[in-house]
Amino acid sequence: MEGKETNVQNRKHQHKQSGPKAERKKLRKNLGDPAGDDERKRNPKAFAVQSAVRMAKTFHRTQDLKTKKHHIPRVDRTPLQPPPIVVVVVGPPKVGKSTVIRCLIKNFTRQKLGDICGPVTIVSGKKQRLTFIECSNDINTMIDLAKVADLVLMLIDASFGFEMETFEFLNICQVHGFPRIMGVLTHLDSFRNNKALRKTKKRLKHRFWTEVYQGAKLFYLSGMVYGEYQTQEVKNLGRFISVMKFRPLVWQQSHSYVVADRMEDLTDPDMVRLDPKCDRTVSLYGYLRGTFLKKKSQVHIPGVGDFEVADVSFLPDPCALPDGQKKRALNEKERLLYAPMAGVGGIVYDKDAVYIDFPGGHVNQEQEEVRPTTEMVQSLISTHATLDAKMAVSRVSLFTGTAALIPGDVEEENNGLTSGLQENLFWDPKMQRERRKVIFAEEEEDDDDDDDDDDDDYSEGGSEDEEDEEDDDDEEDKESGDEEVEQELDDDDDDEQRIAELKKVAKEKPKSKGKQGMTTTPLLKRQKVFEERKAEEEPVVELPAFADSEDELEIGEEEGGQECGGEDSVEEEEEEEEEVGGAAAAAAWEKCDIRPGDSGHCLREIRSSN
Ligand SMILES: Nc1nc2c(ncn2[C@@H]2O[C@H](COP(=O)(O)OP(=O)(O)OP(=O)(O)O)[C@@H](O)[C@H]2O)c(=O)[nH]1
Repeated sequence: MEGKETNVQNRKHQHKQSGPKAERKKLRKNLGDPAGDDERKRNPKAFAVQSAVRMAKTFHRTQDLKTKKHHIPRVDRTPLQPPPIVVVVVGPPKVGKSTVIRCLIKNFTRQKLGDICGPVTIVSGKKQRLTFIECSNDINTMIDLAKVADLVLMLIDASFGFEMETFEFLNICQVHGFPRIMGVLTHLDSFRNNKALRKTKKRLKHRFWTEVYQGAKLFYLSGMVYGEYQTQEVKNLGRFISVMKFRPLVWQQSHSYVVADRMEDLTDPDMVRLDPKCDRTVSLYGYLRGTFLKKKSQVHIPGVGDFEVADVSFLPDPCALPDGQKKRALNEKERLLYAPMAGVGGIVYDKDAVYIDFPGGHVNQEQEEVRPTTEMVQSLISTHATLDAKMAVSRVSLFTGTAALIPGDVEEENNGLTSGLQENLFWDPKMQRERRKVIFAEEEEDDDDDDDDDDDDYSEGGSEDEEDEEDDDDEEDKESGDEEVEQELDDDDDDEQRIAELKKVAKEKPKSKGKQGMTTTPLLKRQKVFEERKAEEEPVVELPAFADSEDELEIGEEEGGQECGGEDSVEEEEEEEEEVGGAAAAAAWEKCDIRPGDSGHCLREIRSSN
């Protein structure tokens, strides 16, 4: 049986000796293959230059794309076995940072991690390790992490929009030379209809591109299943991270630095007991990056100060890459996870000791039964929110019956970091915290454009849009009606009738404000209500009377005509998005690697190095 199989495999291809195909082949051979060899000769018209202008345009475009990919050559000093890539996960509170890290860790190592505490290092591939760090909503943490980040996963709550934290981090990044930045949209499941979802995705994508660079990668995490993001989406995200190429940043290459993932206090406990403020001896563990670190060199520990290194020593790699040349994918044993601050593993081997981690639960239990005198200390220990956080959510009303003052109102103007942006404070009843929404001057215009696109699509009856429109409920129709009104009002018209209407609306305004000023807005509708509130602030915007006027329809049509080119580009973008979503796509993206923004980054880097 086996012999037969091998015979079948080894049998040569038999060329046909007879029949019409064989005869044609013979004839072609004799005539010297006039057709197959050179298609251009056989059908010269098909390959002729149809338009010189068009050809010139195509040529220029190709050259443009090629030059965009060129970078200033730079020496890559990373060793053959590089340290793990630092992936910093940034975003406003409760956006899903821990969940994303947890899902990515599960995707790469098949292990589940509870709390994300400190840096988590994993072996993600045959030659690659990743260190995930969650960036809390604190400016100092942001500054520290922006210095060491290789890749930033920027999480954005799509149901709410951009928050101030995102822009604070982006501004800090600019100082140190931009790391690679990838946007991730979460909370997309809170959109009930497709049209609103599509519009939000588009708006956020364009804003993200404006802030980072045109074509920056934006990932969509469309919803959660049992408290985790969808496996396929996480897989794609992981794949994109692992095929990503990193350009060495000047700041990082010219400094030696250690992202400490473990810390031990080696001071004699007796000394600490006698003098709690005595000088301590602390050993920090982590991968050394950048250049060499010498003994006795000066180091800066963020938040602590400048110190001299007493000793530097090599330790066995706690999260080693697989040995030798591996041809196949990693097996389960090789997918290591190292997170000492999260207490993974329990036992940690050191140069001169072995540490066993006990869960702290039993210690607390003992203390809970202690006398009431320790109650105050207990309450301090068990406090979950910091004083800053508590202050941020506190409100003060100066006089009875007046509106409460929010701390953000006072601090807002002092914030120099994001001076170009306006922020609006929202009280989120679901999350019980203040949210700082970013307001863009052009956003309203953009929205109008989007509306035009959608309206045009609808009138043209594009198949995809038609399907989506069917899903839309009456409520949405109302919304689009409101948006039309906003559009119309952008136009400066001195029509007397309008002025009369304006006056009417101005009289009615206080009533509507009373209704919409409520802070307890359902989460799903926050975006919409926000737009409505914005509309309120401008008296001209509140003109429902013109929704059906003929002028407006004409304007709409004209704009629709102008937008034709724009539509094409939108389609292109949508195609781009569709490409994202598979291993092959990830590889292709890596090859393309168009980073127009990088040229800007280089400049920044050069400037910073100077
Ligand atoms: N519906 C929905 N819920 C989400 C999504 N992403 C995160 N959540 C929920 O939001 C909550 C907060 O998620 P976390 O991962 O803890 O967010 P975080 O950013 O780490 O929060 P902090 O560490 O407090 O800043 C969790 O209950 C998640 O289940 C999403 O895309 N859709």
